[in-house]
Amino acid sequence: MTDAPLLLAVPSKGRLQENAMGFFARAGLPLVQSRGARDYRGAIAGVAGAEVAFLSASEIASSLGQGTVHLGITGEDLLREDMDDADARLLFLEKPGFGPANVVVAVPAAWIDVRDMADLDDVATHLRAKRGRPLRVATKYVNLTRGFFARHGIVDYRIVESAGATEGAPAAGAADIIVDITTTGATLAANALKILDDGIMLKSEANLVASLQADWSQTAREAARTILARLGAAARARAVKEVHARLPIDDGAVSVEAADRFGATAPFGAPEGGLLVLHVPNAQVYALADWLMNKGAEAVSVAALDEVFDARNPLWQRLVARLNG
Ligand SMILES: Nc1ncnc2c1ncn2[C@@H]1O[C@H](COP(=O)(O)OP(=O)(O)OP(=O)(O)O)[C@@H](O)[C@H]1O
Ligand SMILES: O=P(O)(O)OC[C@H]1O[C@H](OP(=O)(O)OP(=O)(O)O)[C@H](O)[C@@H]1O
Ligand SMILES: [Mg+2]
Repeated sequence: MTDAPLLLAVPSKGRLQENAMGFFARAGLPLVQSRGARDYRGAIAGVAGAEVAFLSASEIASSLGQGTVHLGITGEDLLREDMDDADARLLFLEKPGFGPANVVVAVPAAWIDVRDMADLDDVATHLRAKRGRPLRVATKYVNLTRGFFARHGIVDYRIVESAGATEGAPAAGAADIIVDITTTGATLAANALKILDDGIMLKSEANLVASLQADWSQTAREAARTILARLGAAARARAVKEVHARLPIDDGAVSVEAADRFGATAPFGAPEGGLLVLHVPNAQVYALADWLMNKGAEAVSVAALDEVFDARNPLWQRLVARLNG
């Protein structure tokens, strides 16, 4: 089937959903759920050869790992938990900038002498010696926990699989400690738990990911090229401002120096008649403006951009390189 459409997986619920829909819409890729919010298939308005699958964040992770979808947005925590070879199976394309959360090891705040993983190892040894049982860890991040504990030399523990409300497990007597995701820390605090000093297992956020396992038909590739061009254009537009200035002399060296000092690019080439157009990272705008005025510019205009298309389509180039490599 060389004409199978591209499948884009987008969170159907939960905290990532709204942000993900907005992320595509702002890049000129409005997702449409034709039969209302309960329809789990959709389309991208104006993009042929693509379908949208609305799935839970954890289903998106497993679908990307297995290659039943081509592109998707989900949390890195879920991807790393679902497969131990994520970097071989997937291509991480972009971080859209939402869904930050850490996967952490947290213990009862009352354990005042337990500050780090080495102390936790002592607790495990103590429990075995004095109570004849292993340390019990409540989590849904079973694989991440196994890897992290092994790297810290903790071997005598038992995982209590938890599907939800993990933070309540120690108080309920179901476990001694937990591994879970946290953003504000409010849930941990409410359950009298504290994060170990070296207990941050993973700093996660939402990621746009391509599956290298999927069947990349010609139709799917064409759709991906279009989607990634628009996402790349929107991402570039968010990262830079466009700066116009007229300098007293036509001096190609100015763009070179602006690149060195401020990371600016001259997307339309060398200045003509002294008119310089630069794209500069947001954080460097004021420094660049001052510098241009010192070089003799009488006015410097700065504009936000909606889209900056790059004929090289860098996101697509990265994907093609992996698909063909
Ligand atoms: N404070 C947070 N707590 C949990 N997850 C968060 C938080 N902030 C961001 N996330 C991200 O959102 C992902 C999905 O969590 P969310 O709560 O949106 O979905 P869910 O509906 O609970 O999904 P599931 O039913 O599969 O657990 C997390 O795996 C993580 O990547
Ligand atoms: O550090 P905080 O900002 O307090 O956020 C962390 C909490 O949020 C998530 O639960 P969620 O509300 O998604 O419920 P769930 O367990 O049903 O997914 C997560 O599982 C934590 O319990
Ligand atoms: Mg949740």
